[in-house]
Amino acid sequence: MELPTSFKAKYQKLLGDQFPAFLQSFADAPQHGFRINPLKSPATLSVDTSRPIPGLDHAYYGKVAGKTPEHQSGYVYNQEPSAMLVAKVVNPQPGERVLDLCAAPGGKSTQLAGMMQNQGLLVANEINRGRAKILVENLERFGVLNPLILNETPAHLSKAFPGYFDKILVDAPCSGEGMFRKNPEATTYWNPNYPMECAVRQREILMEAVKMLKPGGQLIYSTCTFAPEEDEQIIAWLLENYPLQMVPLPKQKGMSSGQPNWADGNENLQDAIRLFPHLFAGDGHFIAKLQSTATTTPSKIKKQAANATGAERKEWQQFTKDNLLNFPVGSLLRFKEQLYSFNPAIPNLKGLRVMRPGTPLGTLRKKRIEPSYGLAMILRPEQAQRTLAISYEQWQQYVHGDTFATNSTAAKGWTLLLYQQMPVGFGKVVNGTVKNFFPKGLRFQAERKG
Ligand SMILES: C[S@@+](CC[C@H](N)C(=O)[O-])C[C@H]1O[C@@H](n2cnc3c(N)ncnc32)[C@H](O)[C@@H]1O
Repeated sequence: MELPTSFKAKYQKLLGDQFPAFLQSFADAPQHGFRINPLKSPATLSVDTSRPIPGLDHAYYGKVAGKTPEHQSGYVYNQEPSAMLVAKVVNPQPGERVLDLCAAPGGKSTQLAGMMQNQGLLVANEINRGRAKILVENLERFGVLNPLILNETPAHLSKAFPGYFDKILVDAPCSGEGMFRKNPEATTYWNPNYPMECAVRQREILMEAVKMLKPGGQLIYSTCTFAPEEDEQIIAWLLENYPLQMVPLPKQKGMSSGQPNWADGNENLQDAIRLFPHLFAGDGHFIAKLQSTATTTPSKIKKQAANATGAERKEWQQFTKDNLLNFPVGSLLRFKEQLYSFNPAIPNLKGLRVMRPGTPLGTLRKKRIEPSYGLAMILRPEQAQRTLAISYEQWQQYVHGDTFATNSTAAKGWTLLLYQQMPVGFGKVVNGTVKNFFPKGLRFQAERKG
């Protein structure tokens, strides 16, 4: 890979005798990793778990192909190993209110949701509409219960959520130097001013993030760049301008400390983590954790009320009676033609660009409900009245959008399809055939089994 000359000169100066090893690491193949989803019901997975990533739960080196049952059904998520450490630093607890402010495509949001065990509130926001759609798909297949998924600017968001969150992750848009190995074309739009340009945007995002922290809440800032302008200098700026203090982060083998002398000399910057690819088996990353020392009581917000009509609630109750088992009804929200379950702690959604107010349960048709793919993704097999074990070939037909035959003794009605115990979606059994309800926008041609 051809690195820009001024990039090399900059890091030669900053890294001194470590520079040759740093430079050499750009010739190494990028590391791959994946996580197994702790939110899903037990199943036998065809994935290689022989190389666990040290210090992380459910995380392994390697890659799982996208067009496999494990991936489609949300049992696994591919993610670069260094990036997985960010959620570990966030350390969200079940029951907390957590914001992932720059969330797409959803690597960290899905990991945070797994750690929260579907208890509490996860708000995942992405400013870019196209990327927000991918975020929705990833959170949906991961089986996250009642996430609020937004497509907002940080400035607009901070008005809706003043002093609201226990934890806020800002996984900032950055110059991406740490990902050059994975994404070599990023070297072509790098220039010596690029880190400073990114830093301006990072400060704008953080200014809003700080407003949304509860007194005592924690702000986690991460980038995938080596640039001090976007790393230590941003944290130094935060410490100088806001009621925040550093939280020391324990370092595992291969992790480096933040560099005070790359910013204003504040010794507390050492509490941050730097990951250099020549010292750690992963790409370049920077992670810092700050705690709010503010004492002001946040202003009260108006909560979102359930808005499903009596008739809609009844239809849902009938649907659960006919098709589900031990599935709590919860708070219901009608949003366009969909019925959602949602977290009643969320603020009134009026005026916000909402991608998903919670978990989609089903589409309201004339006097009936068509269950959604999102519902299938949060169900455990024992919560469905009818399940059908399907073969790999039937799974291929299902994700391609085809109707397929089943034996004529299969019970009629909405059926949760299982491939090797993994719920993959709903089908409707009618006279020995399974009608396909796999979402049109997600259909794909899977490979033949070798
Ligand atoms: C590093 S990526 C996030 C990766 C994500 N956290 C994950 O783990 O999958 C940064 C994201 O910030 C978004 N972004 C860009 N400008 C932004 C802004 N002004 N405010 C908030 N987010 C922004 C980008 O669209 C991008 O999706």
